[in-house]
Amino acid sequence: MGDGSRNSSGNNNNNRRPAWLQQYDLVGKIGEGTYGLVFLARSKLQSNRGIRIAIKKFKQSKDGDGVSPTAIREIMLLRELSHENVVKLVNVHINHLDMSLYLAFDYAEHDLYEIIRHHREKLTHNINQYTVKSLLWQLLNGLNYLHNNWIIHRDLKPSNILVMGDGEEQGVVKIADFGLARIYQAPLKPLSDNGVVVTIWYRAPELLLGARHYTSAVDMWAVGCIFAELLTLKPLFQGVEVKVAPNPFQLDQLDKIFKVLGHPTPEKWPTLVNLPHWHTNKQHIQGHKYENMGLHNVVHLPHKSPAYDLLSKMLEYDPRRRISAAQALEHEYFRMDPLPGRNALVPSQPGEKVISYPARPVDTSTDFDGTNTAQTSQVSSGIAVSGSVTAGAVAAVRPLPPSMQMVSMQRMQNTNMASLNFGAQASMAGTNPNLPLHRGPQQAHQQVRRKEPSTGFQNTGYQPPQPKRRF
Ligand SMILES: Nc1ncnc2c1ncn2[C@@H]1O[C@H](COP(=O)(O)OP(=O)(O)OP(=O)(O)O)[C@@H](O)[C@H]1O
Repeated sequence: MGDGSRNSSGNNNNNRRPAWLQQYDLVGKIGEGTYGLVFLARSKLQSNRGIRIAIKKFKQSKDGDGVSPTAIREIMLLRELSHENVVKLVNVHINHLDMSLYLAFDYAEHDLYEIIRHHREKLTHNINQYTVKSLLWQLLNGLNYLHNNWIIHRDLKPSNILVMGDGEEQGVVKIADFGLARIYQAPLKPLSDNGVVVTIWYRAPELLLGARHYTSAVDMWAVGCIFAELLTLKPLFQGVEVKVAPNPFQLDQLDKIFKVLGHPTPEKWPTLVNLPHWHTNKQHIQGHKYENMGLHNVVHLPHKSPAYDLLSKMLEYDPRRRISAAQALEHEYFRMDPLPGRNALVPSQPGEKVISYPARPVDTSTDFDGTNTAQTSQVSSGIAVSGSVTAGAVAAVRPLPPSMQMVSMQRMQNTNMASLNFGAQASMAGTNPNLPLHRGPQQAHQQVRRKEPSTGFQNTGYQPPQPKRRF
């Protein structure tokens, strides 16, 4: 199926594909989120031949109400955005028959979820300071751009922070999934039965306490959680979600936060008393008084270090006092050695080994319509190697839950596919003039995989409860 030309019965599938989809060669599925599937494809267009594209397909909700006009308007606004640290939305396609939606983005080989996991499970040593700082700086830079454009991400988490692989943009951070929260509310319904769990670990306390009006400060809370995770390789607040939808109130998550940061008080956070769950869940929330165990003890940073100062300002309870992305970019932490750079993945010091992060696993056995193909290819570094393997071979890379056989979108027809196609614009945004340093040459050999010797990293016994299907 590497060329996307075969379906499960061995028939030619391309003819059934909508016209716009035929401008891509499907490589395979790379992920599944709350709202749909993500595929890797290559452009067949003369101008962009071979360029890799991530196509996010939003599955039809069970109620069958598809994409609303408001959602479409929101998406059209997203197409206007252009920033080096924000993933480029290159195409939008809507199937008017069932109002299902396809968004095509520039492809990024890595994401923070995988980078952190690689350090925790394979390398067993921390991410070097230069890389942490460069990733954080670029994340803030992209976020500052989004916030300046009145876009609140609302679902920032490591898997949404992409990092470019080999090429001119190697090591550049790209924020993905931005603005989708508003589209989802507009509405696109989460697929309640696909077994994918929405993570609450990065959710700001005001959202957990039921705030109806939230600000860009919710993203800064998430950045604080991600910063801590980059430092320790462990999620900072790992609450267990209670699945009663919709349920912003998550007691266990609040409990995890309060244990580290201490109990919030109206003195520290005056508008706390206005939040719905502060009162409705008084017994749980106000009944137990938590001591402040000290964030610095959890992230192992000296109390007076600039890194700790910045982190604690991101994890300020009161959203109005929480540091903004623009302020964070000016923080002393980014002015001291090692300075952040554009390529976050190059070695921080002369003689230091280049870390070869694994390429994204691709499930080449799933076709665009969600059907499972008999013939599969195993992909390495995004390049399809044809061969006949079983689905089990794919599962060996990452476990495949039983429900991976996708719902097919049989109703999609060529004639009914209206494509909001404004031309493939796979070109990258310009370089970022603000970034202090551009380190190191491109390292063509970086894809060589190797296991680095242990450097004394203490495995904390963290059991990744990750709910996500990654392909
Ligand atoms: N442009 C892209 N290039 C490469 N991989 C991508 C791209 N966009 C998303 N992905 C990857 O696809 C996978 C699924 O992404 P998706 O956004 O659907 O789900 P999620 O972020 O894991 O969860 P949710 O949708 O529930 O927030 C993730 O591993 C993500 O890193």
